[in-house]
Parts: sequence; C-alpha cells; structure tokens
Amino acid sequence: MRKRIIIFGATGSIGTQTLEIIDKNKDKFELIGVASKGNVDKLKAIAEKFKVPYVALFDNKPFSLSYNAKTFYGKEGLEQLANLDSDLVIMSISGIEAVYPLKISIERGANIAIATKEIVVACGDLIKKWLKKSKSKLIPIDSEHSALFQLINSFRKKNIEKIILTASGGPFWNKSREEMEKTKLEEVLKHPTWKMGYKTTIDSANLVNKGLEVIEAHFFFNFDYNSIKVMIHPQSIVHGMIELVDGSIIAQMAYPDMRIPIQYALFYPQRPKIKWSPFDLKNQKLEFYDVDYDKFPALQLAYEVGKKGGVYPAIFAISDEVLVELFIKGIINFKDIVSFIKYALESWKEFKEIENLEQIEYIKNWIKNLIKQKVGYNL
Ligand SMILES: NC(=O)C1=CN([C@@H]2O[C@H](COP(=O)(O)OP(=O)(O)OC[C@H]3O[C@@H](n4cnc5c(N)ncnc54)[C@H](OP(=O)(O)O)[C@@H]3O)[C@@H](O)[C@H]2O)C=CC1
Ligand SMILES: CC(=O)[C@@H](O)[C@H](O)COP(=O)(O)O
Ligand SMILES: [Mn+2]
Repeated sequence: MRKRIIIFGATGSIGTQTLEIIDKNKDKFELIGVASKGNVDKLKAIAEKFKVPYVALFDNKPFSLSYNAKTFYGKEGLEQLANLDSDLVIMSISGIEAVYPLKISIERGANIAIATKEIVVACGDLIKKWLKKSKSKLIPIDSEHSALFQLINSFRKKNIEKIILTASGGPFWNKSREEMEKTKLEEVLKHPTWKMGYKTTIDSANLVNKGLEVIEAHFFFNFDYNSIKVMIHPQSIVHGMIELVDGSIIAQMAYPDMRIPIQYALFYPQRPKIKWSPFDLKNQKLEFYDVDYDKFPALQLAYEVGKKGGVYPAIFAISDEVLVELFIKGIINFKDIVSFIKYALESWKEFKEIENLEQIEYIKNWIKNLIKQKVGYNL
C-alpha cells in the first residue's frame, strides 16, 4: 500500500523538495492533495504532473485542470482538503494561517510531518490540547528538530541532560553589529548555508529563527528551557546534539540539505537506503561558538517568552511574521524587526493564556493595529 500524502505549501521550498522525494518514490507514495496560497501556475503544474485528485488554493482565484480533479478555494477550501483521508500530511505553509488545516488534520487523527514552526510556537498549548483527544502523531521536519527527534528516541530521557541546537549564525555572525543594523534586504537574504523561503531566511539573519526553534524544541521534546542550548556552528553540518549525564555528546551530521529530514519524516518509521547528499567525513571543518546575546537579542527574548509561556510565544511569532512582511516591503529596517517584537511584548496587557483560535485572531489584529500606529502603514 502506498502512503497517501497531502502537502500544504506544495509550491514552497519544503513543498518542492518533498515533491522531489515523492517523484523518486512513486511506488511508495501517492500524492492525493496539494495546497498553496496564490501561485496558481506552479500549483497547477504540480497538480498536472502528479495528477493530484484534490487541489486547494488559499486565494480565491478559480482555475481549471486538464484532468478530472476537485478544486477548493479559500480558508474553507484548505480545511476541506485537510478533512480528506490520508496517511500523512506535510505541513509546510509559511506562517500562522497553517493552524486551521493543522487543527482539522489533528481532529481527524492524521499523522503530520510539520515544518511550520510558527504555529507550534504560537499555538503550542492549543495543539497539545487537540493532540490529547486524537491519535495524530507529529514528526518534526525542521532540520535541528529532526536531528533531535532521531537522537532523543535512541536514549532514555533520564540519561539526557541537555539538548543542543546549532545555528549557522546567518550572514551577519562574523560581521559587526553596525553592519548588521544598516543592512538591506539583499544582504539579509544571503544565507551562508541553506536555501530556503524568504521568511525563514530573514529570521535566520537576526536569530529569530533560532528563538522560534528553541520554543519549538520545548514543544516537541518537553525539556526545560535551561536544558535547551544553542551553539553557533557556521558549517551547518551538525544539526542537533544531545549531552548525556556522563558528559558524552551525540551529534547528528549531514550536509545542509532539507531533503534528508523531509525524507526521514516521509518514510518514518522506516529508514530508506536513499542518500541525497552522501556525507564525506574527510576535510570537514566543524566549529562551535557561543552565541553573542548582545548582538542577537532575539534569542534571549525567545528564551524569556518561552519561559513565561501562555500568550507570549504567540506575540513573539505573530509580530515577527507581520514585521518580516513590512521589512520585505521596505517599510521598516532590519533592526526594527526585533525592537518592534520587543515593543509588542511589552505593550500586551490583556489575557495570559491561549484557550482558543479566536484569541490567536485577536492577537493578530491587535499586533497589526499596534504596528500600524507605530509605523503608519496599513497592513
Ligand atoms: N525552507 C526550509 O528549508 C525550512 C523551512 N521551515 C519552515 O517551513 C515552512 C515553509 O517554509 P518554506 O518552504 O521555506 O517557505 P516558502 O516561502 O518557500 O513557501 C511557503 C509555502 O506556503 C504557501 N502558503 C503561504 N501562505 C499560505 C496560505 N495562507 N495558504 C496556503 N498556502 C500558503 C506558499 O504558497 P504560494 O507559493 O502559493 O505563495 C508556499 O507554498 C516555514 O514555516 C518555515 O519556517 C523549517 C525548516 C527549514
Ligand atoms: C534548514 C533549517 O532547519 C532552518 O531552519 C535553519 O535552521 C536555518 O538556519 P539557521 O541555523 O541560520 O537558523
Ligand atoms: Mn531549522
């Protein structure tokens, strides 16, 4: 029996790499559903190539296909797609909107390979509540969390003292703070090791991405924040490490190629003999450094909001999403992203816990309003 797959975010970086793996393993996987936001041409091309029977577009732009397929539109359309029976859902929508199809997928008991860290950070408490009433299992795709998932499952939890996530440091790790603060979009998009979508690439440059990942690691593995460590590792070869109680450190290594963790999630619990980027141990330079928290305050902020819990990780993740969009549009500077996240966190005076998705919508609108007042731009 082939695994029946639905991909949310099929046209993006993770989606495209997932399709590459499925394409090479047609005897193992059947693509039954794909969704994207507004890139109709790319979505249509995917649908036509794989003859996908169910296709959803978030934007309301009707389109037709040359074969017999069912098309869905809008937020409801994505929810209809999530309601279809499948063996595995790949969640790779870039942002908070992913939480709606995720909720439906959990409610119908699907297994979900999840790349979208924003929803895990913003809605972690809600997701845990939904999971309790479901037989759904989540498998992380994010490279560090995939590494940690593989390592943690090989040891007894009581023998693990710390989990360590690596950070490339982004394009400014070895540049001065002044250079980083004056930078333009073009420079921010020059990630030293990974090729990813805009949002994650920008988040990597100020270490907001690593901040989101620390909270994501707490969600997946339930380690106390004091036992979650970040090390700068400019080569992005070691993706995650665990430190055992006897001081031994166990690492997962691979070239920075997302097809490796995506393939792991697609085949889980099997492990196929397919090597995308065979690793050559010879002449590898592996460096590790402490993070400069003064230069990258976003990471410290993420630890603080993670420890506070409740609404604060949601404000962190959602304000970042709004601010990254403004930075791309040229409305704010790069350094404003982190200072406005901080401002949003300090300005929040309302409820402390998140109990439903209406509150997430409320926070989103509150943040948009707050930032509109600050920068004078209507989002
Ligand atoms: N890229 C990477 O290597 C990694 C990514 N991740 C995470 O994975 C997620 C995806 O990242 P990435 O692939 O880089 O992002 P991209 O920007 O490359 O792709 C985003 C995808 O999401 C779709 N999308 C966006 N909004 C909606 C919506 N409202 N409804 C339906 N589809 C939507 C886009 O559709 P359209 O093309 O039509 O706009 C596109 O398919 C992010 O959360 C990121 O943090 C995690 C680790 C690594
Ligand atoms: C590929 C992946 O998992 C990204 O989330 C990666 O972590 C980004 O690189 P940084 O280490 O620079 O944040
Ligand atoms: Mn990552």
